[in-house]
Amino acid sequence: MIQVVCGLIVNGEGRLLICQRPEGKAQAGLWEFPGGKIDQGESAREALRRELIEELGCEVEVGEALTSVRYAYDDYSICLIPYICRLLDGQEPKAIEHSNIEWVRGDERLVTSADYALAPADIPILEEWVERFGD
Ligand SMILES: Nc1nc2c([nH]c(=O)n2[C@@H]2O[C@H](COP(=O)(O)OP(=O)(O)OP(=O)(O)O)[C@@H](O)[C@H]2O)c(=O)[nH]1
Repeated sequence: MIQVVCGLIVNGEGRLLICQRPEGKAQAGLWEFPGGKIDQGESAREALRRELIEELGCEVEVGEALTSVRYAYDDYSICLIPYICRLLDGQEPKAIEHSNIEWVRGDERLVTSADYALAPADIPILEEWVERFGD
């Protein structure tokens, strides 16, 4: 079971950042919450701060954890651990490792959106977000 962290980064207007996985990676073309695998000896929160600097070039404050999701892809399984994050002042995410990044409304329409097909493991996380914070 691969441990993966992801960040639900919220901007001042309450929008969520979603990122499109690039060609050549697993689940290419699907949208996800930015993050990645936890390295040995790292805490989940440390891993998330590191991944967000690598992928988006920005610093965040890592806040509350949402419910982790276990998901079995064809050839491996992940445990995806989500955290709500806030950008530190002056930080602007850049698509360093993704093919696109977008600020979107975190609502029920996003769950089934044809424009932003989400990685399947992310759907329960978005559902929890919508239930608790959705507008
Ligand atoms: N980062 C991230 N990965 C996710 C999400 N949902 C999801 O199923 N995954 C899966 O988790 C796995 C690990 O993610 P990753 O490829 O971003 O990890 P990484 O940056 O450490 O990758 P690397 O091994 O290429 O360095 C992938 O199979 C990816 O498809 C998500 O919301 N965020």
